[in-house]
Amino acid sequence: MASKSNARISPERQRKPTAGQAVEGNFHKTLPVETTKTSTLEIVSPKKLPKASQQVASKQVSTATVENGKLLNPHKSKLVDSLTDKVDSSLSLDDAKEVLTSFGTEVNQIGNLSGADTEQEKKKLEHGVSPASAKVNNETSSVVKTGGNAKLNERPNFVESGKNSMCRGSTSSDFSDESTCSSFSSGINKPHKANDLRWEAIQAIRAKDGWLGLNHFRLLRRLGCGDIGSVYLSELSGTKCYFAMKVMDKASLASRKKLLRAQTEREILQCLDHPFLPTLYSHFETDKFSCLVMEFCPGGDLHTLRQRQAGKHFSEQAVKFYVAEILLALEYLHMLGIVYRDLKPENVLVREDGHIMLSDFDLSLRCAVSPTLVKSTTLESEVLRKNPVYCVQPACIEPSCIQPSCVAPTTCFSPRIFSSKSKKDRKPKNEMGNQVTPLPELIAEPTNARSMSFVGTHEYLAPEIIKGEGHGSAVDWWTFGIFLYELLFGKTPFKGSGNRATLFNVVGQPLRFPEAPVVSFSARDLIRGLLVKEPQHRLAYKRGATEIKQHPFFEGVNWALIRCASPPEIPKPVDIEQLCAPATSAGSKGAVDTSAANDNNYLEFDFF
Ligand SMILES: Nc1ncnc2c1ncn2[C@@H]1O[C@H](COP(=O)(O)OP(=O)(O)OP(=O)(O)O)[C@@H](O)[C@H]1O
Repeated sequence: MASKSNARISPERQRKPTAGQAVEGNFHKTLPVETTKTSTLEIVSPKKLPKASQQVASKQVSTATVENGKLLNPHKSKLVDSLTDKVDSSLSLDDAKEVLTSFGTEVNQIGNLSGADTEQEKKKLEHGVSPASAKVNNETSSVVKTGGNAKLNERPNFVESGKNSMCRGSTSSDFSDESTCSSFSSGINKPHKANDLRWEAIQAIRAKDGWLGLNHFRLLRRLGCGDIGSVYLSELSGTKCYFAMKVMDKASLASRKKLLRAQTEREILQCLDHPFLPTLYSHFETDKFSCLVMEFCPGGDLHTLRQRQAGKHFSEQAVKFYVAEILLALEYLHMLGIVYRDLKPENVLVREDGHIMLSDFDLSLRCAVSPTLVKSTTLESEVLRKNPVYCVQPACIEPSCIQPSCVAPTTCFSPRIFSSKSKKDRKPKNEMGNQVTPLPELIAEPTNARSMSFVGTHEYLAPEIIKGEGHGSAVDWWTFGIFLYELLFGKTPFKGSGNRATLFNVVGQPLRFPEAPVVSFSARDLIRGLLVKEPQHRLAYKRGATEIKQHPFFEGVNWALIRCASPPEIPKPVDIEQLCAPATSAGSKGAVDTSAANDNNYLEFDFF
């Protein structure tokens, strides 16, 4: 197995191997693979649990469990086969129980629903959806064909993704025609992807063959594997268009009660159209597998990138860039009623152009949200009239307007430059906000969402999750604070000697900053605002991302044009051919994990 210098993490954190990371002792081991007799494609078999975990998992759980660095609560693991049923041995039941009881939580009541609660009500609690929508979801999954064995060269037995219970606004990838929120010409439904060559290549195949399936792809190498599937670098055959394809074994998902988690991830991906979130190009099913075709990020993840920095932390300017992009991604998710819940550097992938992509939605919580306009455009017009501003938001949406700004890419992170007035003529901050233009404030913060699930990664868990108090969107602002801290200081603030100590620290220890590296007052102030233990007093609790955007740490950030800003680091171009050559002769593999090197140049999938 190829070993790289960038792997060195604490076992407690239990980071998983990701693109660009070596698979070494401190990581979760790569899931055991099972090679089918007829195939050269490696497919992940159900994760083998460490012995201790198996014992834990086999108990009749009446307390919270913590697995894979992710905490689970009892009713979730018993009743909701959804977001959180990850299992490993990172924290024993006793650990969790002790932590919880010591903070005054009746362990047996955590996440406990009364006996009268119906299954549907419990699902509603978990997902924030009505029983009716849950039904739609079930129907969606039942659409999947699981007919007889497909033979070589026959049209595979698959269906592309069908109805989507979450569709709103601009939604859906290029899925089946029956989808209520899809279009054959899917770029139309995802306006930001309209000029994407990969869409066009996919559409060309569809037009030619009438369908798109696994047979159209070459699986080149495995990029990594998570709890519900393996991700492969894939080429749409003969097009030189590359994708990351997540392949999930349906039987394995079913036996491990992870079907709903996979469905959650798929449905969320179908709804996304945002520069810092993944594009789902297609979803299809074979008899055995469920496949998601997504954008490929060749730059590895932020955790790996941080290891390569001097002192293992980013400069403040770089941090500002990354967290600003994450903030916009979280804001968009909250507007869709999605609480992300799993922010950590490992889940932030770096695109070819150095911008980021937040990945991994299987632990997300979906809930209803009703956007509220708290500051109308009337005020905006009034301010604009008195204080003319060039390049107001709507005009900037036009490529012609964006283009010149992109030529000077630092624009987004320099002090305001668009205002025509001199500094002394400007309105005070509290009147103008911290924007280039005083944007209307639209708040769609799912603050009232309530989940009792124990999900997350120890060092990133919000106190309300640990205490089992029920949580909503404010957990994302807590994790945002931990994330900011880690990128700046190279470590998380509450890490203890073990997982149990970490949980105690999160709930009971005050926030402290190390003396080095030196970090600005505004950065520390922002972290202080985010890492407030009571969610109601946490920054962004009431008005979401808007509150954070206005913090002085982001002074000068032009939120509308961040995607045009120069990233702190652009990944070296990845030579796909070299990347997929046998490990022995390939030399450097750029940011992509070489551990899955295969003797073949690519993995055939003609067995489907
Ligand atoms: N779009 C992508 N581009 C490049 N690499 C990717 C992409 N998506 C995933 N990966 C790699 O594949 C690995 C597995 O991803 P996946 O989302 O299945 O699981 P995960 O992030 O480890 O978490 P989980 O177990 O919660 O699903 C990631 O760690 C990442 O390195």
